[in-house]
Amino acid sequence: MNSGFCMVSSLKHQEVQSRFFDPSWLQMQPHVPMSFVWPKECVVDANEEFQAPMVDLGGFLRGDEDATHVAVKLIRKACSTHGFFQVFNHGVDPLLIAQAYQQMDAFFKLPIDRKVSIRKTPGSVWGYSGAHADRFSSKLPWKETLSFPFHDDNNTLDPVVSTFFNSTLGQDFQQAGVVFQKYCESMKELGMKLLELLAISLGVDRLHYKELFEDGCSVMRCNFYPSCQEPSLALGTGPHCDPTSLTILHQDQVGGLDVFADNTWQTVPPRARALVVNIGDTFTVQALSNGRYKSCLHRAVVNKYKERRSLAFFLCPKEDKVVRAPEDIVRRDGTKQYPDFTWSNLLEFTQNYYRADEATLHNFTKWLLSSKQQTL
Ligand SMILES: C=C1C[C@]23C[C@H]1CC[C@H]2[C@]1(C)CCC[C@@](C)(C(=O)O)[C@H]1[C@@H]3C(=O)O
Ligand SMILES: O=C(O)CCC(=O)C(=O)O
Ligand SMILES: [Fe+2]
Repeated sequence: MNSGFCMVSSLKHQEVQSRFFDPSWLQMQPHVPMSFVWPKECVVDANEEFQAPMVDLGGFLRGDEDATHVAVKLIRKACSTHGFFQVFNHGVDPLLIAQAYQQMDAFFKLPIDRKVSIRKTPGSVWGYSGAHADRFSSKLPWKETLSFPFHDDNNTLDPVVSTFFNSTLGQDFQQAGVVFQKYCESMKELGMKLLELLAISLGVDRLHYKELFEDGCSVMRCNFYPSCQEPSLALGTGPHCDPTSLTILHQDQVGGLDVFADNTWQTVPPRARALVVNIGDTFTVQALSNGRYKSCLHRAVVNKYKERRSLAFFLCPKEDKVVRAPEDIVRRDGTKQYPDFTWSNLLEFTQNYYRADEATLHNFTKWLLSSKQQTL
């Protein structure tokens, strides 16, 4: 990844500006460039607050059965209607969250050529991306992202996230590696507990999803949304359902996450102590639950005066394990909603053939059935 650095530093500043998303330059322009303008129906304002169910995880994490029952009921209801809820008393240290923000701020403040030096390579999810301008030419998101992999490993001396930071950004970001390693470990632990609650809520064995996810490689993404001179034209993240399994998101105090529920855009007010959880598009609970649980259409809007940040942890299953609804759920439902697939099939689809949106799952199913001659 480091090899890109020399190449980019030899680019003229103007070339960098035209080929990459350079917020400091873009923000000085009187208008947002056309490539950042989204269709009107995508940017229509949210006009109410989303009443995301607040799930207290404290009792469940301590093993209290009554509290677990209450949490399960709330989650079942949320996932059957829109697939979105918030958790508190989740066990993630607030100091760790604050440190993660500090470290991401330090990264996004770097000069553009240093960020671009660790940009994503084609087909890969890992690295820096400015507005995804390397992949798309219209409806560009007004954001910069830094994505890196997380999986459990036994290499305690050189764990995966620390290795990512050391090998891409070097000594200056050694501490970022330490902080994000811990952050991802906490997210994974919480994600596995949430999968237990989801399993109970679907009436399958509590540990049903454990095996599929234990060795999975998840995606950690830091989102930085610069302030935008024309926020009614642009979007930070366009309307989409996450193609992954379970997303655990922390948003800063600015606000900007909107959910499409009851046929209207609704805003999710920031709560410093809460984490926002949503079911990923099929993958997997939706697919594994045979379409019973909904993945939720959402987006991130931008702000005229304030920059905004969020930390998204996308829990993913093991790449080559087949994703399919539990037999007993299919039997009970009478039909199978989705063909068998692997996470690497869906990842390949979103990175090479299709930009994740509200119809990813539908189009992925069509693609899979035609390209791989699969049957349901
Ligand atoms: C597998 C992935 C594709 C995206 C990054 C990870 C997890 C979530 C996906 C994404 C964030 C959903 C919104 C649209 C997207 C294009 C984005 O705006 O970043 C998606 C990611 C991507 O393809 O890079
Ligand atoms: O930044 C946010 O609030 C949401 C981002 C998001 O939906 C995503 O990265 O998938
Ligand atoms: Fe999302």
